[in-house]
Amino acid sequence: MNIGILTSGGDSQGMNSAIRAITRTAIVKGHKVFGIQKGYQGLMEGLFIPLDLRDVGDILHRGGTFLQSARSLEFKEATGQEKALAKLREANIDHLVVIGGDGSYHGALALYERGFPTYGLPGTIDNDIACTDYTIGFDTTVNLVVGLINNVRDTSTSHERTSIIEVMGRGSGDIALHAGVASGADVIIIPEVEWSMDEVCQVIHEGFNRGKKHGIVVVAEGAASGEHVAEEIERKTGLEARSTKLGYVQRGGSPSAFDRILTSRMGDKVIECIESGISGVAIGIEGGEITSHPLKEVLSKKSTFDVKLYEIAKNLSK
Ligand SMILES: Nc1ncnc2c1ncn2[C@@H]1O[C@H](COP(=O)(O)OP(=O)(O)O)[C@@H](O)[C@H]1O
Ligand SMILES: O=P(O)(O)OC[C@H]1O[C@](O)(COP(=O)(O)O)[C@@H](O)[C@@H]1O
Repeated sequence: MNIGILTSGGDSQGMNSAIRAITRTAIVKGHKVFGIQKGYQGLMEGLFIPLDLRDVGDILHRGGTFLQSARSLEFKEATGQEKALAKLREANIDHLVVIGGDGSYHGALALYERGFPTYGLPGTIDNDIACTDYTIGFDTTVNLVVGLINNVRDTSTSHERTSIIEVMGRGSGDIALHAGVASGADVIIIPEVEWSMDEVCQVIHEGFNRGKKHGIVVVAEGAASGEHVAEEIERKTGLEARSTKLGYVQRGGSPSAFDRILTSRMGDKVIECIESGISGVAIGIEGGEITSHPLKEVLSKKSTFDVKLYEIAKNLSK
């Protein structure tokens, strides 16, 4: 079979590892592989390169995606999708694996509904895709964020300040929640849970009163701006507060061992699906098992939020 691979949407650490896993597993099993550059934009333009075993060497440990990514408005339209299908047929590609977030999954579903066999791998740092406990890059990002919060904590303690760290995640609070728990944050502000500035200030104030030498607040970008939270803490408590927006430093860098192993397993699974004629599916990891579910089902569900972990975070911040 001739298998195309593309990476789309926001890149995430582990995408290269996923491309390597799919390519090598496919070739070992007798298939041909084509890398599609620049996501759906490149698909519409026919930016295809044949991939051999050595072409995916030396990328396992690199962040980003060597196929590059893009966000394309044109592909959202029927004309863009027809253009893409014509390019796939012209190149004799008969299966397409898309590594990306929910937007990319919508694109894969659109092609599938037009009769082309597509498959999704959950490539996003946000961990906001249903039917998978973890998305590709999430673990690496959480580890990176924890390291950066450790650094902020040092200087925060020296000055007896409150530090507000704003992290990515779009509408999801998972990066903030997991990094917040792992770095011992006093407050975690996420879109999934109602919060108030008064409550945040009270927790910070009580912390200093109990003898804490710093305050750490982790804010998900989808819940509030870190800058605004810092201003409000200073205004309402009179305590010094500083905000740090981590931005893109949290989306790059070498993938963690977890993300490398996850993508190696997902690459194996997607080839298994292709060989067994199961298409229109997204690969996930649930309870440690690598699974597949129809793209339509995955897109119709919300990813689950770990309420228990949020409660644990609250208890441990005392
Ligand atoms: N509803 C849709 N139908 C078809 N293609 C879509 C749809 N939504 C997004 N896409 C395509 O997927 C690309 C990536 O989606 P985006 O939401 O930007 O990132 P992510 O996949 O990380 O969520 C978009 O630029 C667009 O080309
Ligand atoms: O790279 P851009 O276009 O600035 O997008 C930033 C967004 O991309 C992400 O890093 C990943 O989001 P997606 O997976 O939905 O693309 C978000 O956390 C962030 O809000």
